[in-house]
Amino acid sequence: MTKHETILELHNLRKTFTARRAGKSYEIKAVNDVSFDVRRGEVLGIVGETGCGKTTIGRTIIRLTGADSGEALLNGSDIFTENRRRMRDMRLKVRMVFQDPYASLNPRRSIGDSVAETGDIHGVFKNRQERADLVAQTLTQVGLNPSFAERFPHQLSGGQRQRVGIARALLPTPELIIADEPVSALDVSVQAQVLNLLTDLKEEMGLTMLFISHDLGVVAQISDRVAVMYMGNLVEMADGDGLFADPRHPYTQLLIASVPRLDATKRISGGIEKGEPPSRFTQLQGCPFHDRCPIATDLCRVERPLLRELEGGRKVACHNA
Ligand SMILES: Nc1ncnc2c1ncn2[C@@H]1O[C@H](COP(=O)(O)OP(=O)(O)OP(=O)(O)O)[C@@H](O)[C@H]1O
Repeated sequence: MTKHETILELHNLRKTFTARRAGKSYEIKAVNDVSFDVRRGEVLGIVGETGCGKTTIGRTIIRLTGADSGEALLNGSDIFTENRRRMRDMRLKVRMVFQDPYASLNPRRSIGDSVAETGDIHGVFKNRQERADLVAQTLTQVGLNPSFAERFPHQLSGGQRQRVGIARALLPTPELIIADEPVSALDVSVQAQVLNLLTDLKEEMGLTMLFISHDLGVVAQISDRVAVMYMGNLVEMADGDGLFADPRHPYTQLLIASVPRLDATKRISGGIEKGEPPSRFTQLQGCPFHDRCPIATDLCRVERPLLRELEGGRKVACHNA
């Protein structure tokens, strides 16, 4: 068996926020002891309902948000303890594509300047000609005519702006792209085009991507492996095909059951109450999913199940799976 080359290893990441409600302080465990790895050339999808901690994971990896504890090893070096010079280096290697390309583009900067921005900051262009050539090449890679370099964000459609958002992440070539809900703000037909573009880029450039989305249908289209999050916890991880054909965690089964077009063959017997996740202000004991789970036992109400490995590299955090 070939050993996969790992680009990023996340170990025991924790992040707690303090929030106030009705005059009281509460701790919200946004990310609760999450570990996974990202392999070179793959798209790892992270999926889960809103508030489950997906964005916080992405933001801690690029140090927009500080982690409470844990390690994030990029090619073996811990991002969380890097000095400023090494951090600059990391910012070249790990790049972000955001949900709202309009908000992340400066309205007064031309598209060409926006695409070249990271390269400019890090002084990677030898001269103006090389800069112009690389901007033109990158715009072509994302399916835009090089003449778009002269335009401004307000002259572009939503789909074109997200193509620019992707171009910004591609120049200079990154090792890892973190795409946080990159198609959620787009119309469905445009979503498909942008997903196809990301898939093509992955094939052509061997891109490695952490793809964050609340939409399992979207994650299913693009991901090689999928990590399922629930209330700050990683509850299941498997290759995409295996996960959708045979979901093991009752929460994954619920998610798949709520996407009718996916061909899910396995359903939990007796049905599952869709319901809502408990309030993040409630301190839960045991499995975070136990009060929505039809197969919960007394053990699930008192002991949080740890992620354990089953056959075929699948991991699941459930006492009964
Ligand atoms: N800066 C913050 N201060 C307080 N609480 C926060 C902060 N950022 C996130 N949270 C809380 O942490 C939890 C996880 O949020 P996060 O944005 O990571 O979830 P998500 O799965 O990405 O959801 P969404 O898709 O809605 O962004 C939520 O309960 C959120 O309210």
